[in-house]
Amino acid sequence: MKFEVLTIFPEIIECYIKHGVLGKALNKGIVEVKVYNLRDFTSDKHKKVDDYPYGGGAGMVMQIEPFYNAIMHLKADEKPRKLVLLSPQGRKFTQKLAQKFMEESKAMVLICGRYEGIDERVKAFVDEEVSIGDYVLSGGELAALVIIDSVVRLIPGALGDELSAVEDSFMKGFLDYPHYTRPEDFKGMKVPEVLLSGDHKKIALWRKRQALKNTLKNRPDLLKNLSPEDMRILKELC
Ligand SMILES: Oc1ccccc1-c1ccno1
Repeated sequence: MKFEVLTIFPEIIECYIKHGVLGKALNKGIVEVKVYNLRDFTSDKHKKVDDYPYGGGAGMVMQIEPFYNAIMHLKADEKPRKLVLLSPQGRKFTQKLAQKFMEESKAMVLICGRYEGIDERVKAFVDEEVSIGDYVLSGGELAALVIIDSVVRLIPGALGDELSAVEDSFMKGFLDYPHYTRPEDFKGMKVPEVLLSGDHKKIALWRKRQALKNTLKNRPDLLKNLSPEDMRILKELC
């Protein structure tokens, strides 16, 4: 899978992708990330990317020309790609959308705006407008990294332990269970006995109960389409 990122701060993207799961996936050749500086697609000596808003108002607006020039440059190879604009006004990014992007797109262009927004006419050249949540960021770069990270984790072979991709919360429709590792007793805070029992059936049931308990407490909105067994466990918790 290939990601092409349009930004005025390439270093934000380049620094993050060297580490962790993304770094391993890049080294394995499972994913490719190319970052383009929008300033390289300007036509003035000052590499200007923003201007004052028509109609007045505070702040600056990013101009359409650098985005248009960059998008036309990418499209010159005539290869299919999904163009995604990161924006607070976009549709909400979820694990399901990450799965859809991974399954449907061989290449994605992630378009990062900054300042008070970008010229509305840029949207005529994109396929989707996506938000990672109900808050305002300084720019789209963090949102682009969230999308890259969550999509890459779903690519078969990207992770060392395939199971952790499947078990990641939200894929099953509820939050994750608690995790513990050594030491067994930290200042009197002990690991739950069941996890030391070696009884895998009991451990699986304990983890399911804990996951449902966490979900009921923090994200009851996720508790839809439960299996009859999960519903039975949930009813015991209520
Ligand atoms: O707040 C933003 C500013 C620029 C580009 C994207 C965002 C955003 C906020 C939430 N998801 O994306």
